[in-house]
Amino acid sequence: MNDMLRVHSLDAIAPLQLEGLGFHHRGQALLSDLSLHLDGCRRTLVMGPNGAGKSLLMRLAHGLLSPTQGRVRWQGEIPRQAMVFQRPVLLKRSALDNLCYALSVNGTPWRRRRPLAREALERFGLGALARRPARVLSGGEQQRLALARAWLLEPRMLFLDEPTSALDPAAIKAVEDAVTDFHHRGTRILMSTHDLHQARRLADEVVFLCGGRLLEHTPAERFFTAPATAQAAAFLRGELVW
Ligand SMILES: Nc1ncnc2c1ncn2[C@@H]1O[C@H](COP(=O)(O)OP(=O)(O)OP(=O)(O)O)[C@@H](O)[C@H]1O
Repeated sequence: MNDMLRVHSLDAIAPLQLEGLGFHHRGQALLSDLSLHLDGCRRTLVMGPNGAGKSLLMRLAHGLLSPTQGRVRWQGEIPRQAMVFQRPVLLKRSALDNLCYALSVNGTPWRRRRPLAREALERFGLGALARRPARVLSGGEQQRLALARAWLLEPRMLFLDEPTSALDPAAIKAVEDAVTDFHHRGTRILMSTHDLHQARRLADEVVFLCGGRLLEHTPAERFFTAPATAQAAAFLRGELVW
């Protein structure tokens, strides 16, 4: 089967258990006593007002930050992971070379790097931009390149931190389509967004944070129709919450 179309076996992405996570900075609790269990290959959307702790949660879960309390525990073998940020971090080289570099880091033999990288560029609609310096690509193009790089790494767990916040509708759709492709390939998704419509389109379940605390972890339909907390209800009505 074509490598790029390979679907992961749907078994055995180790559950991720966040146990009483806290993140304190200069005496201030930015995230407190957060426990969360993620399993299967669901799409979990993280929502909440500005400063609620969504990015912190993602960075702690992905291991980019260490919690000051509690722990992040994989219940089994730690899966391949990737993270896509609001502002992609790209190397000062061409789009193609950014992808080839990612493949070199993960040990792909050099003969296979270019064909795989080209295929990923095509898949994400960037075939014509292969030689262009990655850092001069538009915001939407850069985000697609970041997704193409994540795609090549074949993560079983993908973290996306507000990946569409600065994009136009067509670019947003491209990112959402990519998220759906990851999902169909058998990747578990944890993604933060401010966009309620986007969350309705993508979420299997919602994690709602407010003031550094997890207030809800709920199937998406229930969250949007009958949120359990007053803060989530107010957030859904578009009111200021903190
Ligand atoms: N590494 C860090 N060190 C100290 N403080 C931090 C760190 N990361 C985030 N913070 C602070 O923690 C709080 C939560 O930040 P975070 O970025 O997680 O919020 P958010 O929910 O993603 O917000 P937004 O919706 O505005 O992106 C903020 O007050 C932020 O300034």
